[in-house]
Parts: sequence; structure tokens; C-alpha cells
Amino acid sequence: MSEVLVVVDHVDGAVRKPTLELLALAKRIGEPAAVFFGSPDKGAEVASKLGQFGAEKVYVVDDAQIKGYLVAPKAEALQQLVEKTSPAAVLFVSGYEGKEVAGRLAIKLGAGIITDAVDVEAGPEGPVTTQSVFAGNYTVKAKVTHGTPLITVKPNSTSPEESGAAGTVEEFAATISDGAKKAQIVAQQPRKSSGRPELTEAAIVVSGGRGTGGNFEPVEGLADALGAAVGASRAAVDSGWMPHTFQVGQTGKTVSPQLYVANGISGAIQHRAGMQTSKTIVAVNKDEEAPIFELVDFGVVGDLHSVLPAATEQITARKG
Ligand SMILES: Cc1cc2nc3c(=O)[nH]c(=O)nc-3n(C[C@H](O)[C@H](O)[C@H](O)COP(=O)(O)OP(=O)(O)OC[C@H]3O[C@@H](n4cnc5c(N)ncnc54)[C@H](O)[C@@H]3O)c2cc1C
Repeated sequence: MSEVLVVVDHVDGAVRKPTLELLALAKRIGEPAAVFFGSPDKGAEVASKLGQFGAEKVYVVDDAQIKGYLVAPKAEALQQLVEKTSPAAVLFVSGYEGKEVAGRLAIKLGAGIITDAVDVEAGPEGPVTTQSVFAGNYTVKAKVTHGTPLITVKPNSTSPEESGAAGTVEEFAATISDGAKKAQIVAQQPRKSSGRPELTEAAIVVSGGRGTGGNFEPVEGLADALGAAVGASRAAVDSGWMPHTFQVGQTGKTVSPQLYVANGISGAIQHRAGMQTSKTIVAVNKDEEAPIFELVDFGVVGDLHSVLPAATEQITARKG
């Protein structure tokens, strides 16, 4: 069985959950092998974590020559690794960086690329992907017909699976050309931490829309009582109430938490596209005809400014 390369999404060696999801998908189509761009010192620790979730091998690519530049060196290193290992596919997390590296790699290899898959399974002639298009109204099955399939997968498309594989480390020395070092990073600033979970990884998401009137305090209060991430509709983002990084939907992030609480959000199709696969959906809306109520498991018709503080108080009291 051929290897399936999974490009690791991490922050200073802390592997993010979408990578663990990719490992579960990789296992369906071959032998999962992760590619970690980072310090070789962290290789063993990262390999142990990735091994726990199915990575049989972890290629460690020293990022000393890579981290000071934008994505071109990563694509170049991956080209060399793909040429050496001839994998059955390469999987990336569907994010800004994952898609850009995958696109560059596709050009270098002359290979086919599929972006924003929500599922990957084995087919008779290689991996078959599922994409959800037109705001979730259609699903498309696709396969790459030329070269190594390069596939970017949306976060929360599947659940990580613990398997306890070995996760052995193999260092891969890539040669980075001067041509790949043309876009240098001159300054980097980590985003201020809110102390809340990352939106796409959170088990609970509490979102607010235009119905908040710009006051997100009740939404944030409930989120904090539940240990949840905060999300927003595009109307709230376009009004300047929340940054775009909080937007859920077709042109924002896709979330699939255990619980999604939509407050003052009408349920437009573009918002649904980013949250309709949530396991349980609760909505608070003062309009009983709001379309969001078509997809909820539990709905409250009421003013969020009174419903949310009351719910927060109850939850806080129960937690003691
Ligand atoms: C190409 C394209 C891409 C888009 N991408 C996205 C996207 O990624 N994400 C996204 O969200 N939208 C997206 N949109 C916009 C989308 O069509 C809607 O306009 C948007 O989702 C509406 O946001 P909303 O539900 O907050 O506002 P509204 O539709 O105005 O709904 C507000 C709701 O709040 C309720 N309400 C008002 N006051 C209260 C109160 N006090 N208590 C309780 N309920 C109250 C109202 O009854 C209403 O249902 C996109 C649109 C286009 C054309």
C-alpha cells in the first residue's frame, strides 16, 4: 500500500486538530505519513502525537530555510518529497496556506488538485472526494485523473481516530532554491489570544448576528459559561461588530461542533453553509418565522438580550 502524505498544520509544534482529521482520512486510502515542517528538535514529540492518531511515519523537514519566507519553499520541499516517495495522494488542511501550497505544488508536479473536500474515500482508480457546493445544496464526487492527487480538506469534515501507530521519524533534507526565497516575511505578530477555543476546532460555538444590534456581550457571556468559541454572521462582520476571522458561512469559516447556538441570526443559506453539519443546533430569534428554525433541534422564540443572560445565569449557577 502506498503512503498518503498529510501536511501538518501546527503552531510551534502544537498540532492542530484538522491535521488529525486528515490522518483519519489518509488511513482510508493508504498508509498515513505526516510531513512536519519545523525544528528537528520537536520531531520526536510531534511524531508521538501524530502516531497516536494514525501516522505510521513522520517526515521532518527542517524549516530553518523555510520559515522566514512565504509558501514557495514549502511547495518546493514537498515537490522533492513527492518525487522521492510517489505517494497515493497528498492531503492539506483547507486554509489560506494549505490551498496556496497545494496550488503551487500542483503546477510544479503537473498534477490534479481538488480543493475544499469534505470527504475522501478509496476508489478503484485512486481517491474519490466529496465536495459540498452551492451553499450545501449539491454534493460533487470527484477524482484526480492526472498525477498525484492533491486534496485540500475542510476542517471538521471527519473526526480524528486514535490508533496508536508507531509514528517513526524520518528526516528529509530538502534543497531550497534562491528562486523560492523571493517573498520574505519581515514581521510576524501572533493573534491576541481570547482564551476561548479556536472557532473551527471548538466543541461548542455560540454565534451572534444582526439581531445583537452590535452588542455581543450576551453572546460572549454564554460562550464563556459554556467554554465555547464565538462566531458571527456576515451581517455582524460587515457592520464592523466582529472581525472577519469570526465569520461563519460560505465566505467565512466552516464549523461542525457538537453544539451550535445561533443568536439573532436569520439562517440565510450562506450562513447555513458554514454550520449546518453541527451535531445539535439551537437558535434564539425573536421572529418565529425565521428560516433558522427550519434546521434547529431546539429553538427559543425571544429576545436574545433577555434569553441569553438568563441562560448564562442558570448555567453558571449549575456549575457552582
Ligand atoms: C456571496 C455571499 C456570501 C455570503 N457569505 C456569508 C457567510 O459566510 N456568512 C453569513 O453569515 N452570511 C453570508 N452572506 C450573507 C447572508 O446572505 C445574510 O445576509 C446574512 O447571513 C444575514 O446575517 P444575519 O442573519 O445576522 O442578519 P439578518 O438576516 O438581518 O437576521 C437577523 C435576525 O435577527 C433576529 N433578531 C433581531 N433582533 C433580535 C433580538 N433582539 N433577539 C433575537 N433575534 C433578533 C431577526 O428576527 C432576524 O431573523 C453571504 C451573502 C452572499 C451574497
